[in-house]
Amino acid sequence: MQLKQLPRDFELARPVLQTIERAGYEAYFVGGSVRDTILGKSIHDVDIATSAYPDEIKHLFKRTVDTGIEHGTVMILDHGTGYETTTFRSESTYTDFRRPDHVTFVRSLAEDLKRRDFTINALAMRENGEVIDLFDGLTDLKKHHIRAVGDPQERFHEDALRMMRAVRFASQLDFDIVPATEAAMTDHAALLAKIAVERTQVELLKMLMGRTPQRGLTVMLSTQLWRYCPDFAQQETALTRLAQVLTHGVSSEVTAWALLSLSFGFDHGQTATFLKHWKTSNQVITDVQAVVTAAQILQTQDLAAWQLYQCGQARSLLANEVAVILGAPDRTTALTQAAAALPIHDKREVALTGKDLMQAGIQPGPQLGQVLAVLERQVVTGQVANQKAALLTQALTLVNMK
Ligand SMILES: Nc1ccn([C@@H]2O[C@H](COP(=O)(O)OP(=O)(O)OP(=O)(O)O)[C@@H](O)[C@H]2O)c(=O)n1
Ligand SMILES: [Mg+2]
Repeated sequence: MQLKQLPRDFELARPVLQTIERAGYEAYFVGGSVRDTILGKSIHDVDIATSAYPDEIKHLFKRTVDTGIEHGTVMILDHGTGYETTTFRSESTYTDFRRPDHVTFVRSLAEDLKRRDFTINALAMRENGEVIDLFDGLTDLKKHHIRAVGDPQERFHEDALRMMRAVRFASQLDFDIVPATEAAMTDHAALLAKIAVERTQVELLKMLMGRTPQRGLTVMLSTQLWRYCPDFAQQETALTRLAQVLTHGVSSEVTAWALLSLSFGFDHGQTATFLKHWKTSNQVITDVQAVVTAAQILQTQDLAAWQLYQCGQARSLLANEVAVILGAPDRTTALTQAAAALPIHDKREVALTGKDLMQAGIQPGPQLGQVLAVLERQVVTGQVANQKAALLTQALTLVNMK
């Protein structure tokens, strides 16, 4: 196959490949960018594979960065763009099921391609657009098949993360995993427990945000991969239900986690524990907790002003997304209107400060904070106008009542 019109990112990278080739080495575009270009999708980064060794690459280019030199990867900087350039490798023993014990650099493209995960990811392309297809990846792309390169048992034994990658590509591309590859995933599912949770997380999220997460979840269930994901063990029923209702990808990481947490019936504390096991950031934990709380309410009713204010408009829309997936009516319009109608959106917008209260003779201390908190809530719920005079009167009433 010969691609005539190359996307701009490839055109820009051509001189880099040409430089390597002029020095007598081979260089190819490889990986997802080749796959996605043939599928007519946009690409996000261009990876290069070469017969040149890292030191040889560093001699050829003025500006390089050792991004993963022990694995043979050097980043070539060219006109403000970085190109990850990796020496052809044949990876041998993998005693830990995740990283080869050592990498062996080789000069042969075929050696490099045959240790890659799936045929659709084992395509290489010359700088002139000629596609090298040693494993019938083009046929699999056409048939929408995910097939391990060579012996699937070996591929998953080498790197157990590839099972989650299969699940992720099934969802992103809306492709079928071929039976022999899926069978090998079932055989090796337990090895997923050996993989760093951060890496599994990336694939899980890409799967849930992909085109057909239903497919991904269905394969996770049939191959038993779900059992080896943190805190999924008791959730077969919930996951089975999700595999039925999740007809399109979720819009964000926070939505994905909130959907899982709510489906699993986790409370505030359990949600935090769950996300800690998956090693998400604290910001994600806070956001997911707020979204779960709001989504729970949205399953049966609109958010009250105070609930909406606390959640914030952006997160309340994510909560609506979660509730809709779980069968609730879409409340986007009501939420947007209600958010626009809130008298304030942030504590700092309250038209009376602690300083104002002290000037009015209220002593600093816990009571002052309590008064401000009550005023904030009363402003949000419309019980008092957000005007200094009105708030001051209200504050004094509150204090005198105590
Ligand atoms: N566990 C892995 C990870 C990657 N690869 C190979 O390395 C390439 C690049 O990996 P990566 O960027 O992680 O995935 P992509 O297929 O490029 O997908 P994406 O578009 O999401 O980057 C893959 O295409 C595949 O050939 C592999 O064989 N086994
Ligand atoms: Mg990639």
